[in-house]
Amino acid sequence: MEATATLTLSSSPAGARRSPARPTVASLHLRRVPTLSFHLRGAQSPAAFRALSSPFPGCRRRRRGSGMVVRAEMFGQLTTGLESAWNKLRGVDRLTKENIAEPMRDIRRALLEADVSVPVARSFIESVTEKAIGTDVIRGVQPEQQLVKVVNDELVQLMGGEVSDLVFAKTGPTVILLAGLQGVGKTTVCAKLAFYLKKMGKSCMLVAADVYRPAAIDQLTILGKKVGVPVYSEGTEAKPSEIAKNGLKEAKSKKTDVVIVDTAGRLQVDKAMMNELKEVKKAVKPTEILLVVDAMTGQEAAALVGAFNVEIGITGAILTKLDGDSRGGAALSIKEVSGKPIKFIGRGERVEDLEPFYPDRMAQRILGMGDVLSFVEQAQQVMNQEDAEELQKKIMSAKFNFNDFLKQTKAIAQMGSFSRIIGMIPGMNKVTPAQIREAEKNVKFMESMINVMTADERERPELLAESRERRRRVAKDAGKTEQQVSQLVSQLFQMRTRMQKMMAGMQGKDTPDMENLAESIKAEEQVKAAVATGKRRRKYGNLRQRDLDSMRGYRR
Ligand SMILES: Nc1nc2c(ncn2[C@@H]2O[C@H](COP(=O)(O)OP(=O)(O)OP(=O)(O)O)[C@@H](O)[C@H]2O)c(=O)[nH]1
Repeated sequence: MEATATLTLSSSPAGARRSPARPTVASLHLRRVPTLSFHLRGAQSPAAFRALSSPFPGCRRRRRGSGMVVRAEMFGQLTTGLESAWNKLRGVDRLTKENIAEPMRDIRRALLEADVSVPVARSFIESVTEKAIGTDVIRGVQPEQQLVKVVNDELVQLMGGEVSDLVFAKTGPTVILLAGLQGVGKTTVCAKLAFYLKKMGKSCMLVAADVYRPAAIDQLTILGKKVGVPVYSEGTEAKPSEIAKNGLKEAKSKKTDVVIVDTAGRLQVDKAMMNELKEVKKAVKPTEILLVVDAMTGQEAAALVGAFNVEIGITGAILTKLDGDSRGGAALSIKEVSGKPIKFIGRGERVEDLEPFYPDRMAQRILGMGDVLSFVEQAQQVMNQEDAEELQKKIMSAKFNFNDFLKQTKAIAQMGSFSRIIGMIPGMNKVTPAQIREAEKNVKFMESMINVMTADERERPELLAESRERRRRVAKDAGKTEQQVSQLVSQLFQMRTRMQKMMAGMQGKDTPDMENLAESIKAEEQVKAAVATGKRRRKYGNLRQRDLDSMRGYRR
């Protein structure tokens, strides 16, 4: 989503400084949309440009005409910092300890500027360095793209790897207790969660256990009405643990699925707040205790999650205010520092602005490089060197079997949706889109037959080539005809022959020469003819006897 707005500011540096000092319009919009670009007029001089930029630290700024375009993206500053690391690797042919040292310094700086704590940044850099140096070269992938992939994977790990779903009680209502400091967005999160759960088909009740701020009860009541869920409250006189207990009783009687308890915040962590939370916890035995933290507070938020966990024992965190110019430190550090996952993120003030926290999506947002990542992943699957070497060995020793066959066919089919990769991998541009479309269509068909083969048959295709009984059984189990199974077996041997021929032809060469493919196919036609006429030994002495025999066997 993108919104634009125009701010007209005075062109004098003094005036310019005055205006952004009240970044009202900008901040308002920054909170509402994840990506925003707007045009600031009056940025002619470098001083005015700097002054106008200052309230938007995480934004990309570009001069346009007499003004400046500000583009705000989530974690914009971090993204820009990382970009400078990739740029330093342009032109290198592989990642080494020496050439990644400077990019690593840039990444470290970007993390620290994003308010990631020093120990977290240090261990992140160590782990990225180790993995980047150990990464095999993938043909067609630039080293900087490979580094993006390594950084992405490590970011995902740093943020907890997997998405951490809400846990629901097996019987009775699920109780979610929300805790957090003042103003972090607890009350808003109550409504957002109820809205989210209602969409999942769960019935909800909100419990107003924040008795210190009278307006909190009214706020919750209004929000409850807005999302259409009942709010249980007993005013400001009762004890929070009693309110929570009675609220739960009512929810049980109404067979409500989820009870969300709003508690009071404090300016800072204090004993009274912790004791109160412990009492509420004891009274309602929550399924989830979620600490709401403000993303703007960076590594402090992470430390807070750790402290609450030690004191109360929480199940996760909800990170609010990730819209706008949050620097990213909290999102990156919470899991690492506290051991507890982020379960949801808040990206605005509306009840719709809550979403589950996906570490992989967040990493992609930080890197702003979805395309590069998919490309490297696809290329890795297709061109993984270890796999290729393993495959080469198998082909040369005529052990290429149905498992390899399926892997290869799948890899080619997967590449179909990334046809632009084809042109980028040396040698692969000779494979036409039509061939790939065909492979995509065939892969499912073949898979159904390979899936019903025994492990032995998959490993040793000769068994099927030699036995009509086995081919009939596979056909029956897969719901295919015997002829279709025979065709599949034939295809495997064709592929084996073709690949062997290709490998033999390129011994001593670095890259596979796909031009040989057409020639090999032609040769293979000749093999068939040779099998039929019994001339095989004379003409095709370089092929393995066993293959030719089994091809003949299968024809019987
Ligand atoms: N931009 C933005 N604002 C938010 C978000 N979540 C909450 N807010 C705003 O933050 C302010 C404080 O939110 P509350 O829900 O009242 O915070 P609280 O933690 O309940 O506060 P106390 O009851 O005082 O402890 C409100 O103006 C909310 O609209 C968010 O994800 N993004």
